[in-house]
Amino acid sequence: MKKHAIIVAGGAGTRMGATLPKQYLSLNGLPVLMHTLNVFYRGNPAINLILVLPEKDFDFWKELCGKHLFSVPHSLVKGGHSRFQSVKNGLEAIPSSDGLVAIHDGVRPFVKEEVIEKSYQEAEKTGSAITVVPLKDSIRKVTDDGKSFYQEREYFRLVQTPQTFRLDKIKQAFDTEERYYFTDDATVYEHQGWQVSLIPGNPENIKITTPEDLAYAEFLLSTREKT
Ligand SMILES: Nc1ccn([C@@H]2O[C@H](COP(=O)(O)OP(=O)(O)OP(=O)(O)O)[C@@H](O)[C@H]2O)c(=O)n1
Ligand SMILES: C[C@](O)(CO)[C@H](O)COP(=O)(O)O
Repeated sequence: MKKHAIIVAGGAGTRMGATLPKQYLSLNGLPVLMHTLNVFYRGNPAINLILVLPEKDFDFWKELCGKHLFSVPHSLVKGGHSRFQSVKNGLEAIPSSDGLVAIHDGVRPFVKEEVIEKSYQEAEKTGSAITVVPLKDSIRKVTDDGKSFYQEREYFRLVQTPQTFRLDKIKQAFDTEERYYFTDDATVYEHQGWQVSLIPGNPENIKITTPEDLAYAEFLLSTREKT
């Protein structure tokens, strides 16, 4: 089946508080987004890569590509006002409903090539593949009145991307009004009444969200270079 990937990077990065949106910040001399696109391309150069960016940044991105001699083939699609709208725009840019699509946060540059490949395999079999990792810390549920309660962590998972789907199903799922609980693509899919399949992600596949994450990302890259 034809494989597509939508890399969403249409956000403003407000929690990072930097002058540039976090997807363009430098990690070891290369913008975060280029690291992410490189992983997909290295894993399988035949994947049709669609990069979703704020439309106002298209020229800036092209300049960055020139500056870094970045030649991974990809097409640009304009972002929306929310992650949901950005993904929807990415899906509309794929004319066919046959095939598979991995939806991935541009700010998760540490996804492993084998995780991406396994997500396509699972989505081909069952319709969906959501990457998750188990919790390492204990968790507590806090309530509005200031109390907190033990929770059994075995019953919880942290949700990452890629979230990979059969195109016909995810296009149908996104043909709906946005809801407040659509925090990722799995929630949109299951709104149809369909169960998602979970597969193991890789724990270092963090979402770069705040300045500490960027520092940790630099550290991860430096340890990789030494091995
Ligand atoms: N309108 C939006 C909002 C988010 N995203 C993308 O969705 C991913 C996960 O979102 P998040 O980490 O929340 O990014 P931002 O929205 O940029 O961050 P913040 O909430 O701190 O502003 C990011 O790659 C982000 O660029 C997007 O494509 N379009
Ligand atoms: C899609 C996601 O990265 C899965 O963990 C996450 O839900 C995005 O959340 P955010 O509110 O955009 O940070």
